[in-house]
Amino acid sequence: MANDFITTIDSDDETPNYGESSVSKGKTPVKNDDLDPDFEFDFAGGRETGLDLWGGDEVKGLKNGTEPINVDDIIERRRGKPLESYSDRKRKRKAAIEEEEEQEESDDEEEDDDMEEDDSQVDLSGSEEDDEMSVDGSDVESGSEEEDDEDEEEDEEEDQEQEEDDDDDAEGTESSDDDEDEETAAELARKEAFFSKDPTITDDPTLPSSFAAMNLSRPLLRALTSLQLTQPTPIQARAIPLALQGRDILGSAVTGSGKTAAFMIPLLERLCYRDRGKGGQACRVLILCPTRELAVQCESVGKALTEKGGLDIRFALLVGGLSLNAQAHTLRTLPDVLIATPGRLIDHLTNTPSFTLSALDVLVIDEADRMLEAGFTDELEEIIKSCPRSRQTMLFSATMTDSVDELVKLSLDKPIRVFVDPKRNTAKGLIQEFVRIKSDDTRSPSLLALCKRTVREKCIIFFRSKALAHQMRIVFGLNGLKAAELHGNLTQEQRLQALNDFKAGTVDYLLATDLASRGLDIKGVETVINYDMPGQLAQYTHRVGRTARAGRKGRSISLVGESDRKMLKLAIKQSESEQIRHRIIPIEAINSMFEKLNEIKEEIQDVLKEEKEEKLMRQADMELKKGENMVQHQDEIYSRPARTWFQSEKDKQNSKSVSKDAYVGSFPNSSSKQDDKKDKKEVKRGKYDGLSRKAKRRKMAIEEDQADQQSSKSTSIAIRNAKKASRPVKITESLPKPKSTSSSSSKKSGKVGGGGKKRSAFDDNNKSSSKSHEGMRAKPAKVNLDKKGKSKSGGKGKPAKGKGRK
Ligand SMILES: Nc1ncnc2c1ncn2[C@@H]1O[C@H](COP(=O)(O)OP(=O)(O)OP(=O)(O)O)[C@@H](O)[C@H]1O
Repeated sequence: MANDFITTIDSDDETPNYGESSVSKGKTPVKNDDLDPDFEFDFAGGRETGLDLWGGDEVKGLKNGTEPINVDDIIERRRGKPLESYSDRKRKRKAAIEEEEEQEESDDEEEDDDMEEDDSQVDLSGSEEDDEMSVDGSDVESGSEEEDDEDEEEDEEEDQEQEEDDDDDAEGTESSDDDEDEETAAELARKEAFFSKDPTITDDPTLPSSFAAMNLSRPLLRALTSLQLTQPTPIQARAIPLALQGRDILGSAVTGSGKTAAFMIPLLERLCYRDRGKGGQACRVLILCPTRELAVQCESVGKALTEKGGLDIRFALLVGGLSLNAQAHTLRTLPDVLIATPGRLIDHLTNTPSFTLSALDVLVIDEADRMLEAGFTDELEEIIKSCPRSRQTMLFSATMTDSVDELVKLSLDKPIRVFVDPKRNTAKGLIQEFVRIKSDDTRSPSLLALCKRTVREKCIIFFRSKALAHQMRIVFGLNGLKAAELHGNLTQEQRLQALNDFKAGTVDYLLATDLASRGLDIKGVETVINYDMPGQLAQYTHRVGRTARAGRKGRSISLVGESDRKMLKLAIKQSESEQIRHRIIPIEAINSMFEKLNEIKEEIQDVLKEEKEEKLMRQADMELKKGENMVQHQDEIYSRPARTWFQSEKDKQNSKSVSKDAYVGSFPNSSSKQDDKKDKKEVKRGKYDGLSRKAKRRKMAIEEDQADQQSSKSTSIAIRNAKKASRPVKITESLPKPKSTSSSSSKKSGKVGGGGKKRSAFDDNNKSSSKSHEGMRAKPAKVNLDKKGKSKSGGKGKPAKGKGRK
């Protein structure tokens, strides 16, 4: 079977390590910058911004000296020729045609002058033409494919009419699910009571038609004009005036409708009037994003506006994968705006001396529903507790589910619900095509056939698992299609590089997991392909929302198997009928790809093997280098205090699965696969189950001590190994095997002398600071979500009173 080479997708989930800094209490995280003081992912000052949000600058600053392994290199080595992107091929073809035309012109000129010479010219031009054909044989092929493509499109239109039955079938079931999505009258009444009335709707129906009408300051207006943002989008027209009044907002509008600027503009405006006197400098704004990429993008939007307006506002990016030390250093300078992922922010709140959120004026949580899905509930609670009660809070997302109810109650004070066109979930310019997949074996051949014949460039393809995305990249490479991958198994450098390559058109396809489904704004994405349908409708909405942004047109193509039928119905149900198409891939094209895949089956395995070997070799080098660093910089490493975390690793895992279950449960449409998984999870017994609280605490303390001892042992072993490694090796002696020193040894690096248990130098600080901020914090209304996303804590479903920022 052609699909044999694809690893069975056991772990469907992309579970990116959002809490990158998830460090168990008393342990030091394993990070390169802890071991190598020279290792820096330092953006500071090196990044320019503008409208080009994913410009090369993002990546330039990210070199850590080691080139990541690139499977394209392996494929190129094996094939003996480089992979070219579609746009490169197009460029070449155009250049060749131009050259040919020029040649013809010069031939014509010379024709009149010398008839004898002319004969030789004809020969010459003939041979040149042949050369072009032979050098770029693939171009000629793709040219004909392009024609195929057009024919195919026509065929498909005909096919579409014939196959209307299928669509009808799906639509026929629409009404059956109606009730699931309807809010009950009681729920509506409850929400009504909780939210303040939106004055932009009731009191003054005329919304500002321009930014100038919003009374924004001149520099900001200048910035907007120079970024060609002349007219506010609906969400901006409604949210900005309210945000400028300091109101708490729960904002939702379709993907690509400018929500980032909707919160960024008012907060920059607010910062224009901040106190700049002595002692006035402070971190005043915090924007929380679920992924690092989104945080980088958000920072770029803020910086672009700031720079174009000549505003004196400083930003700090606090995300995992970048240097903790550089971020701590920036925090000491009290930047005005912090853009962070929750994990890294908590790490700094816990471990960076004197860093607090006590002067915060505005808190923004972008993709609020995703935050709960990613298991950040406890982190969010902790962060909200650290913010002053007097702050303004804004939550934004294209998909607001009931799962955000608790977060709303916890963080918003007399909020206004600004939902633009809540009935519409996908952009107007989006055409959604669905391809029926009869058996899973034909999924990969269908995808390849689509990409070879129809979708040649500017396409994001979503997969459920990282392994699948990676393997498909190899398949693409071996088929001459240039692709980059984006998922949580890559280093931050690789992730940004992939985005950059895709944006620059160096690669035609971005093979991604749901890590890339939220918020990313990449201009020019023409097509989004769903290799498989995601588990939740919200995920689908965000995935397809990577195209047809800001009023542009775009297309999504989803491969729908039997198991995806339910999601198909929901997707159709939430869209207008004119947006829906049924696409058919000719069976011959699928069969031909099926055979091709069978032919390269072994080669795929070889590439994977080669990649694995290369990885192992690099790892060995890295271990050696780390060990050497341990020896060389041991004084400095040991003098650093251990980093701490507000939860144990176990607690963190628990809360992650609770929030995930709650999130999944909040969708009536969660796929059965997810339900099965959830059920399986619930059956598992935790190691502390059945213990009394006292016994549990004792057991945890013993485990912590054991881990510390183990860690200390590993440190000594690491040093010993590194010393050994640095000795000259006898020719007959094999190199000492690098043992797994890094993970365990570096965890211990904060403990002096590896002796008894040492508390972090900041433990006391944290305690005292947490006390001193008590008065400013929201009361920790414990978020304890059950499977349906309802709170188990008291006051269930009660309006804001007593639960908000009191
Ligand atoms: N007023 C405006 N006029 C024209 N273009 C705009 C305007 N505001 C924002 N945009 C553009 O719209 C695009 C999408 O914006 P943004 O990323 O903020 O969307 P979003 O609503 O946050 O999407 P998502 O839900 O996917 O996160 C950006 O490229 C941005 O430059």
